[in-house]
Amino acid sequence: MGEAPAFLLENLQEDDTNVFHLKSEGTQTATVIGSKTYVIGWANDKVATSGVRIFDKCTNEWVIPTVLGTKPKPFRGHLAMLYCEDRILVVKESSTFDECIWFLEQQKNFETQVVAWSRGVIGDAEKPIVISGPSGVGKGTLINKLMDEFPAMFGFSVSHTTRAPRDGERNGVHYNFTERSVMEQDIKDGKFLEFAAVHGNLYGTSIEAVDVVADAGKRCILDIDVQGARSVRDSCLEAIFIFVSPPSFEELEKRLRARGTETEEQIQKRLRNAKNELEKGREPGLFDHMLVNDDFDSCYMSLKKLLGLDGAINETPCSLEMGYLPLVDSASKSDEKILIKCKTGESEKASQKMITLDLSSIKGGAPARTRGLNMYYAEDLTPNGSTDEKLS
Ligand SMILES: Nc1ncnc2c1ncn2[C@@H]1O[C@H](COP(=O)(O)OP(=O)(O)OP(=O)(O)O)[C@@H](O)[C@H]1O
Ligand SMILES: Nc1nc2c(ncn2[C@@H]2O[C@H](COP(=O)(O)O)[C@@H](O)[C@H]2O)c(=O)[nH]1
Repeated sequence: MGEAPAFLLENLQEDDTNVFHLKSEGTQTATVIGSKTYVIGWANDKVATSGVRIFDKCTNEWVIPTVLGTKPKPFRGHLAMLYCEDRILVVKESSTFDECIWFLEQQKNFETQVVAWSRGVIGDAEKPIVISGPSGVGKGTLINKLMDEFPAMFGFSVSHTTRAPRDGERNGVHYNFTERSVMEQDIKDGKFLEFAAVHGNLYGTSIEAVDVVADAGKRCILDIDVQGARSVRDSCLEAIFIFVSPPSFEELEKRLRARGTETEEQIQKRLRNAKNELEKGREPGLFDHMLVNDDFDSCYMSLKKLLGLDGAINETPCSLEMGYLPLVDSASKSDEKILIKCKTGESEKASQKMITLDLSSIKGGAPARTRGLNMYYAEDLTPNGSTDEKLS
């Protein structure tokens, strides 16, 4: 908290929607959204280790916000601009393509100031997979088999839960086992993508659980109940939703009992909830795919088929774009396109001086990923120009 530093007062010009320059001192930039100025950067910044602080003109005070999502590693040299009224687009220079585009978004519905980072992903990276269905239907068994067969392709979103660990369950692997009071506080602080009370306990998917998998370049699998699936549907995380049903209610009960992990009372509770879940699973528009887990091998084949893996011989991990954005001179915005002017060396072609960042097809957003970005060399800087050349 305190007064705005001199550089801000000097450099805060009226926002120009088409052209922007580094309004910075050292490696910091200032972007105005309404009455708030978002200062991004780490230079000489002992206070905001997250790299973000906000000056509120109404209160004349500095605020260090709570920062959600995967944060970029501290960087030197970036452009920042307002994009779509409430997102700040940050272009990190001297950086690979998969690391250079970030968005900072204000998170509403919090009593305190909360912002969230979202990494820009070039192209349409594979969507996370949400698998739901009643307890005992075989979700975990299907997921384990998929992860065993394709270990480099899929990663499991490790949920938090307040239930006690079962024999053989490991903290941080099967679940993050936690106290209710701690989890409730984390939910209030906006750390969860979704959460629900299930069979008398609290379960939830933290933003970090999903980010860790994406950071490893893998496709995330979430094993969550129907309430959670609905919350994810309503969130910024674009996913594929799969519902798994049992061949019959009797078979579900048989499997739950045979697993031997619950008391009789807990089994009864899970079976009561199963009726409800089977009903809700049919809700129009919630699930993209329905599977019946009767014969396990057939169900597993159907799962692989809908994920496009039925003909797969070797696993291929999700690819990362390996281009490189050099030092940035300036940038301008035209519709959904950002034209980035780079400082190129003598060895580079003139056409590589201008890079177009196309945001017309972006999906998702903070605190998850912003997918669907496109980057390519702008037109050749010859007198006649030439066609665009894709970067990746
Ligand atoms: N197709 C199948 N036929 C027979 N048994 C099965 C089949 N699929 C899974 N099972 C068995 O059913 C039991 C429950 O499976 P699993 O633990 O995977 O269910 P789940 O849906 O993950 O349950 P929960 O939601 O409680 O975690 C396990 O003992 C598993 O081996
Ligand atoms: N909404 C959420 N539901 C979750 C999450 N993690 C697990 N689950 C669901 O809970 C039940 C019971 O699981 P169990 O391990 O106690 O048998 C099951 O349906 C899971 O799908 C979560 O993060 N969010």
